Amino acid sequence: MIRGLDEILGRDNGMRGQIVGFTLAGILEGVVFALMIPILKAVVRGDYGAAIPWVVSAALVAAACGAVRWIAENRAYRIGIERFAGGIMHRLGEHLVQIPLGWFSKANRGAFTRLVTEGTAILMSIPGMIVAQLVTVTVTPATVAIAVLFVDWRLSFAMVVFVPLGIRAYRNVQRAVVPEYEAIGKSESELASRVVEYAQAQQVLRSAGKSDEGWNRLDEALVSNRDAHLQEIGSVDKYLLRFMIVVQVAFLAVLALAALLVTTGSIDTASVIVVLVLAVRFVEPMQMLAGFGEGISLARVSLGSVREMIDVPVLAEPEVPKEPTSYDIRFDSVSFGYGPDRVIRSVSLEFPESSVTALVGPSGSGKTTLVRLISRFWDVDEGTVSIGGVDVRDIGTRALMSRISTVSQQVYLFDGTIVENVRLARPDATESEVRRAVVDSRLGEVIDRLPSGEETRVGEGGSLLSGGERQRVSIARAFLKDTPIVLLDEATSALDGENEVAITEAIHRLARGRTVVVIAHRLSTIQGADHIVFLEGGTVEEVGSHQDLIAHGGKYSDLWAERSGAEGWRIDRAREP
Ligand SMILES: Nc1ncnc2c1ncn2[C@@H]1O[C@H](COP(=O)(O)OP(=O)(O)OP(=O)(O)O)[C@@H](O)[C@H]1O
Repeated sequence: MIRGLDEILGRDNGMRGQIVGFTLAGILEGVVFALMIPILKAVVRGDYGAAIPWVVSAALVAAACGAVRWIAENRAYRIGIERFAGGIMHRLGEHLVQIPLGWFSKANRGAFTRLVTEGTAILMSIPGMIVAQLVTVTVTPATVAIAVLFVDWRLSFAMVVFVPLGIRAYRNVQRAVVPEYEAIGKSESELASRVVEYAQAQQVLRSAGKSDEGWNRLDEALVSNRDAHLQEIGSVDKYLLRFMIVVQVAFLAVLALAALLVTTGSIDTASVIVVLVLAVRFVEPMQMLAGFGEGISLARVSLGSVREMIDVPVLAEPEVPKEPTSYDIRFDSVSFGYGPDRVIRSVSLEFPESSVTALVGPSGSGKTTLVRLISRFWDVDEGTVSIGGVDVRDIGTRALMSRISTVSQQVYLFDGTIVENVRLARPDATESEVRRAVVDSRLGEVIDRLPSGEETRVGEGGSLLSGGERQRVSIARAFLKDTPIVLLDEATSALDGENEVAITEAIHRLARGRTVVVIAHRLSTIQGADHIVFLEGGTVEEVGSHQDLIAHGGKYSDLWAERSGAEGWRIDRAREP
């Protein structure tokens, strides 16, 4: 655990100081017990006067022990908050902003949420509770065993001889418990995601009359979480039992040996009483170890999760970033897969500067992946994606992000006002720039309709706005950011007539003079694009203008016929309104 902490926080993490402090307290506690020897011996002899100096010494050492423990506990509280919870989260935060955006899948977000909520409390308890417990269960019995050595070496030996067995039995408990806690952790992350999903999907589920189906998914997660807990109890209990048996056998062995020594006259009764009192203090902390073990294992699992996240490779940053001077986007023989299977295969494409390219193709053909490779959600496995002739990996993440706006309906809105949400795209923008973006995106019309106008809060995740209204906020952000490249994921869900007109008009205005790549679902957008790329199975099947591709009579033409027939679309717009 210490090595793990050193790796995450560096050697100067305060743990060593804590160990020294609690060890000192443990030794002093042991000395108090050792002082019981002359006290008890004097009391058994009936010589109370002889006991007094020892009682005073024991009281002084006990006071010193209390003071050292108090200092160590206070320090533990401070470093628990600042260095452990704060330091580890800070380190994680620094790391997470450098890893590919693609890492933030639902499962990883669940694991991260769990680590920040539950894990923080566990990590905070490491320098206090966990170190104190570890020291208590090692130092106190060791000092007791040394003290008994002064009474009778054979009894001390009987205590110590069981220690290796106890350590072995305890290691088995730990070995069994860690994977079980990891499994519980995974099932709890899954459960957390399912609970959120269930709450968010209520409207869809109810309107589709599928509330049971939604509950079933949550129920499955609950059942597997319960199973994980039962499995943990089942597989750990037998090791815990063995550990407890070793501890009890050690105690009984000391008792039996003491009885034997007394009956053979090798030791006096006073010494036996002393040893038995001390033997209880020897065994007690070890018994407590079984209970402490849970905290120690949980801390190990939490540290393991931190380690796992810190080990996610960061996006490589160029030593000397290059600046693109033009904004055409090229894919040269690009291949990419989320796992071993490629979902983009040898794609070579050009998205000319200041033009609109529509990506179309069946679901799962790779449209979203292709667009995300432009903004380095992930790095390609083979080939290059370049902007203005510069490989995106040579531009540097911050510079790359400053040149790209992403517009989508799945935009996340914070629970502030609409204007605050727009400003997020460029916090240093002036009032008039924000207003201009609001007008250009036709978001002003939405604000005018809201009960408190500009002051209306949008709710968590923008829940008080419709999908079309959220999309307008996303467009306003793009206007404010004013980037040369716009990546647009058109909503698949139907928009009402008013939103459709307003959004189409705003997007056309946004597209002027920029390089736009749009994952197009609306036939009007597809037809109005300068270029159309038809993807299937991660490869480019057809490229051309709408007229060329219709004339070609290939897959695009079939898709067009199918969709325009099915949806009864009237194609009546050109790019400019
Ligand atoms: N994060 C991910 N992890 C693993 N596989 C993924 C991930 N995202 C997408 N895929 C897979 O990659 C392939 C391409 O998906 P992609 O989302 O790019 O297609 P798409 O054409 O945008 O589909 P749609 O139109 O349905 O959104 C699919 O087989 C999909 O299952």
